[in-house]
Order: sequence, then structure tokens, then C-alpha cells
Amino acid sequence: MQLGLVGLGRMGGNMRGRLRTAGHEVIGYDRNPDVSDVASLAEMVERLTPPRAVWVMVPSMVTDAAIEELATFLSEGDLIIDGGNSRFSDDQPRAARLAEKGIGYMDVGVSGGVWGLENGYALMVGGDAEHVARLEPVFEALKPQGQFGFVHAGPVGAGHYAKMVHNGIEYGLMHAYAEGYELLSKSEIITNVPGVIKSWRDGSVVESWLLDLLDRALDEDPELANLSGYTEDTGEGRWTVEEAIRLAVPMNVIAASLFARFASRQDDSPAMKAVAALRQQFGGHAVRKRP
Ligand SMILES: NC(=O)C1=CN([C@@H]2O[C@H](COP(=O)(O)OP(=O)(O)OC[C@H]3O[C@@H](n4cnc5c(N)ncnc54)[C@H](O)[C@@H]3O)[C@@H](O)[C@H]2O)C=CC1
Ligand SMILES: O=C(CO)[C@H](O)[C@H](O)COP(=O)(O)O
Repeated sequence: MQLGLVGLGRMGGNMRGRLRTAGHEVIGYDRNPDVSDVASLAEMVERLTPPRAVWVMVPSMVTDAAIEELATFLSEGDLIIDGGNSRFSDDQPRAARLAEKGIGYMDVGVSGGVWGLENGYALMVGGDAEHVARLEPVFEALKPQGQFGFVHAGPVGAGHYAKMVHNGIEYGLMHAYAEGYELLSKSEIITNVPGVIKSWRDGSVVESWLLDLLDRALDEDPELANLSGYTEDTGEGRWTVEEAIRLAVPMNVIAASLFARFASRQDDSPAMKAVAALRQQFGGHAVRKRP
């Protein structure tokens, strides 16, 4: 089928490749002319035959603006799919605004990262059954081969909700591997840290794709010597914790892994300075002065 695709970066660019390999006609627009198929959004829309379907794959901070601009070129009966990591609570208001113009909307959480071109993307879909059915050939091309990797999770917003929780879990899993890695690295008795990690890849209880990727990173840089631990976040972990607070769900692991990222950005911790100062105040304990 024919699909418009807005945003041709690490995700959208590869998705365009996978869809084309499956025989679909993709007309992609990106602000960056080096990767764009067309010069403008208007040209992309012009080249699509109504009723059109346009998949948006841009950073969440710019998604609302991108969809608003796109909608000015679309007509009744067209359909917008947001595949980026948007906050689920943005979806229903967005769908309502588009519905005023007769434009349909669905949200899709996409997992698979830069490996999706080759392995396929796990898709978590939110929206009306009629829209899901319309996009079925696109989902079929994007999803991994095999039994799993696709869900119609519920109404508009459910796809992004599912992806939010997925990413929260991702934070926690990564952090568990990371803490295990640090302990192995500090141990006096382990002489082959990358070897231990590698050994777990087959037959162990903790084997997983993330573990495979940690092994890959250690193959490239056995002591991760070329990296700083500074770690960004793009929203999903925060939203997961916010939602856990709203629903009073104990979320010890994911919250701790989110906060560890915040700590990774500090040269020194103001909180720990306060703890050191207080110990000194009440107990006369020694503190380390800054050089
Ligand atoms: N990289 C990853 O592992 C994953 C990313 N995502 C989500 O997918 C979305 C895209 O992520 P990436 O491809 O990694 O980002 P990216 O930064 O590699 O690519 C974004 C692309 O969008 C373009 N762009 C930005 N604003 C635009 C606009 N208004 N109109 C047209 N093009 C515009 C940029 O020029 C860039 O090429 C984000 O929402 C991200 O959170 C989802 C799953 C995995
Ligand atoms: O969705 C993803 C993987 O599943 C993206 O890589 C996302 O950017 C990861 O989240 P964060 O940037 O907060 O670490």
C-alpha cells in the first residue's frame, strides 16, 4: 500500500527501507533534505492518493507541531499514525482535534531500535479497529516474523501507554545488568568480566537481547573505557513513574533506575554533600574537602 512517512532518522529511515523491501510505496519527508524523498510536506501529501495514511516518526517534543502542520494539508478520511515515543496522555486530545477535520488518528508504540530494519519492530497499537484494519499491510511488513511482536492494545493512547511501560521495564532491566557488571568489575576474584557476561548468553536464566547487546558493547570496549556514564532520558521512564504514582503502584526498580540516570549527570551530588555536612555537624565526622 501507499504510505506517507514524516521523519526519516534512525527509526523512520529504516522503517522506510523495511516497508519498501516488502513492496510498499513510501513517500518520505524529513526536514533534512539529504534523506527526504520530497522537498516539502505539501509535496508529500500531493503525491499520496486519498484517502491517505501518513506515519509520523519524529521526536516527541516536536510531534504535536509536526502533526498540526501535516493536518493542514490533509482532508476528511485521511489517517495519521504517530509512531514516536509520545506521552500517551497527548493522544486523545490530539485525536479529538483531528476528528474535527474528519482526520483519523492512531498511536503506535514501536520497539526494536536501529535493529528493526533487519529484525522487525514490535508494535503496540492504540486506536479504532477500523483504522487498525486499514494499516494491517503496513503492520505486517514492519513487525518481526513469528508469533508475537504485535498487539492492538486498546483505544487511542493505549499503544503509547504500552510503549511507556515497555520502556520503563527497559530502564530497570538495563540497570540490573549494569549493577551486576559493576560488581563483577570490582570483584577481586573475577578475572574475565566480559567472559562471564558472554557465558550468560546461552542457557542462563538472565539471557536476553539486552544482555547480548551488553556483550557486544564489551567486545568493542572491554572495560567501557571510552565511555562516560552520563545518561540521558527522553521521557518514557519519567512518565512511567508518574503513572505509577497516580495509580499508587510500588515501582522501586524502575524509579531507582530513572534516578540513577539523573545522578549520572552530576559532577558531584548536592544531596550527598548535605549528608556529609550533616554527619560532620552532628558527629564531628571527617569530610573530604574539594581540591
Ligand atoms: N531510536 C530508538 O531506539 C527509538 C526511537 N523511537 C522514537 O521514534 C521517534 C524518532 O526517533 P529517531 O528516529 O531515533 O530520532 P532521530 O533524531 O534519529 O530522527 C528524527 C528525524 O525527524 C526529523 N524531523 C524532526 N522534526 C521534523 C519535522 N517537523 N518534520 C519532518 N522531519 C522532522 C529529523 O530531521 C530527523 O531526521 C522518536 O519519537 C523516538 O523517541 C521509538 C523507538 C526506538
Ligand atoms: O524507545 C526506545 C527503545 O525502546 C528508544 O531508544 C528510547 O529513546 C529509549 O528511551 P530513553 O531515551 O528514555 O532511554
